[in-house]
Parts: sequence; C-alpha cells; structure tokens
Amino acid sequence: MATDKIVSIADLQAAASKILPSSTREFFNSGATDQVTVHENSAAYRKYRILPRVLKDVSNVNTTIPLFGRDIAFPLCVSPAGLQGMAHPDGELATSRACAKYGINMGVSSYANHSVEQITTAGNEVAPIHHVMQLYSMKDREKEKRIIRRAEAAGCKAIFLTADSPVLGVRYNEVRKTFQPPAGLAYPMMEKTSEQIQQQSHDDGFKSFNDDSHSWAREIPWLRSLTKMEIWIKGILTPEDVETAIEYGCDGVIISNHGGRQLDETPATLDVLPACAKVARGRIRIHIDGGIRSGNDIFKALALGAECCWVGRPMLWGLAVS
Ligand SMILES: Cc1cc2nc3c(=O)[nH]c(=O)nc-3n(C[C@H](O)[C@H](O)[C@H](O)COP(=O)(O)O)c2cc1C
Ligand SMILES: CCCCC(=O)C(=O)O
Repeated sequence: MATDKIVSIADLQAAASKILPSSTREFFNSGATDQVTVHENSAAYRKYRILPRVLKDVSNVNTTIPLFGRDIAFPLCVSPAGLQGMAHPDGELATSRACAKYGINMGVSSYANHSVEQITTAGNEVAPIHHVMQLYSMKDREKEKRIIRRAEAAGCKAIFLTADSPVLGVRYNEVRKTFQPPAGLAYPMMEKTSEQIQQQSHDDGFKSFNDDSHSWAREIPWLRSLTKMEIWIKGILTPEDVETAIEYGCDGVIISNHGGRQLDETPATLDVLPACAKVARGRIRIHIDGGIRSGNDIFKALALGAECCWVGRPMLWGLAVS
C-alpha cells in the first residue's frame, strides 16, 4: 500500500513520531511540566485570521530579507537545537546542508553532536550559508571563550546567548525515564566525549556546565570584549528585557520561551510579540520562535512585528524521516 505524501508539518511530525524511539520522540516533542506553553505557542497562531486584499499582481513575489549582511531566501531560519544525532547520524551536518540548499541560516547549539567547524563546512559545500553560535553562560569561562573563538574562526556571524536556561526546565518525561543521550554521541563544542557524557545524568551534566549566577552586567560586556560577532539574546518575553538588551548594546533579540521546554506557563511568544516589537522597532533586531508551523504562521508573526521566524522541532522531525 502506497504511503501518503507528507504535505504539512503536522504530517512530518506524525511520520517522525512513528519512526523515533519513544524516549527520543518525547525528548524532542515535550515541553516542561504540564506542557501549557508548548501547546499555547502554536495555538496562539490560530487566534488570528488573514484578511486578503484581492486583484493584486502576485506573479513575482519577493520573500527575501537581509540577515547578517546577505539576503536569505525567505524569513525563516533554523533554531539551535542540541542532540540532532538522535534524529539522524548526520545530525547538524544534514541540517546545515538543507539550510544552505534552501538559502536560509542556521543556529548551532552548544550541545551539537558535530563541531561548529564541521557544520559550517558542510553547509558551505552546498551553497553560501551563515551560521550563528548558540551559547549558554557557562561556569567554565575559559571553555566558553574557546567556543566563541572557534565559532568566530569558523565564520559564525552572531552569538545567540540563551538567557532562559540558568537551569534545565523540569520535563516530566525526562525525569520519569531518567533521560540519557544515547551512547556514541559527543558534544564537541562542550569538549565532552560520548564516554564522558554517559558518566553523569543529562540533568547533572547541564547543571555542571551552566552558570546560574549569570547577569546582564556580567555577560554582555564580557562577550563584547571577546568577539566582533553580533550579540543576540535568545529567550526574551518582555518589553522590559528588550529595553535592557538595547541598553546593553545587543544587536538582536529572539522572542522565545525555548519551545515551552524551560519555564512552563510563560505566554506564547506570539502573544508577547506586539508589545516587544513596539519597544524594539528600529533600535534592535527582533526575531521570534516557538510553535511556527506554516507559511501562514510566518505571515502572522511578521504582521505582528517580527522581522524573521525560527523553527526547532520541524527541523528535527525532518531529519528523522530523511
Ligand atoms: C530537542 C530540542 C533541543 C533544543 N536545544 C536547544 C539548545 O541547545 N539551545 C537553545 O538555545 N535552544 C534549544 N532548543 C530550543 C530551540 O532553539 C527553539 O527555541 C525551540 O525549539 C522553538 O520552538 P519550536 O520547536 O516549537 O519551533 C531546543 C529545542 C528542542 C526541541
Ligand atoms: C542537549 C541539551 C539541549 C538542552 C536544551 O536546550 C533543550 O533540551 O531544550
């Protein structure tokens, strides 16, 4: 019997969910605690309807936008997500190639299973592509410096400092089954071999890396002193924090709640976007992620003030079925 074609992100999620082992599926798909935010991120898009004007010439539309000094094909990029080796052996290398093929940019997670050098090379072998390096504030500042230097040397255009993760979110599925990355996967940017990763729990590993005493005053001037890459803050949900990012001279913000994986019951990113965009307008770049699953969703985010959208899970589902 012929299988149906995958035509939507919902189809892709269903196809990936059939293939992936349950622990991987839950790690990818779940959010924190009661998963209120993970659901509301997508549901927020359903509250808006699109009112079209008709008899417009649409024979030649231009969806490009400038980002990091070059046009991307359309206003969508791929969010940094760790452990892509769980979806496909090529992991982040395949993601980089796909982004390059379609003319969009990619975030590289600190918890990538391939190095930033390998990831940037893989994409650029297909077509010119820009990457950004996602960073957490780390206890080991020397290691953090090495990640920054390697990312800059590999051609990354920006640091995305993830600000919503001083500790790992409480994900019941990960706690219930004591989630552990599968053997054989390393974190080359964190300088951890597969064997070292297996020696502690996922949660303990995160605790041992991430600095929960992080602060604006400590991180931003320090990063500025180390790199010429742009500095963006990922994980902002309030106009007040957009204002603070502007005060600290950051280049951009990603309105994000980490796909509902960190603090549950934070609002859907689309719901806080208009107030954040009002503060940002013209003073700092403003992008969004969380629950974006269609061209209509991208249109709505742009209409409500975002310059560009990013997606996490759809890329993981795509990797799983490829
Ligand atoms: C499996 C998984 C791993 C992730 N790892 C990271 C990470 O290492 N660093 C980070 O800043 N965000 C990480 N994220 C969050 C994404 O960057 C992004 O904010 C989120 O996935 C967007 O929501 P969406 O999945 O609904 O598109 C991860 C998300 C998923 C699903
Ligand atoms: C592999 C660690 C990724 C951590 C993270 O940011 C997440 O799971 O959302």
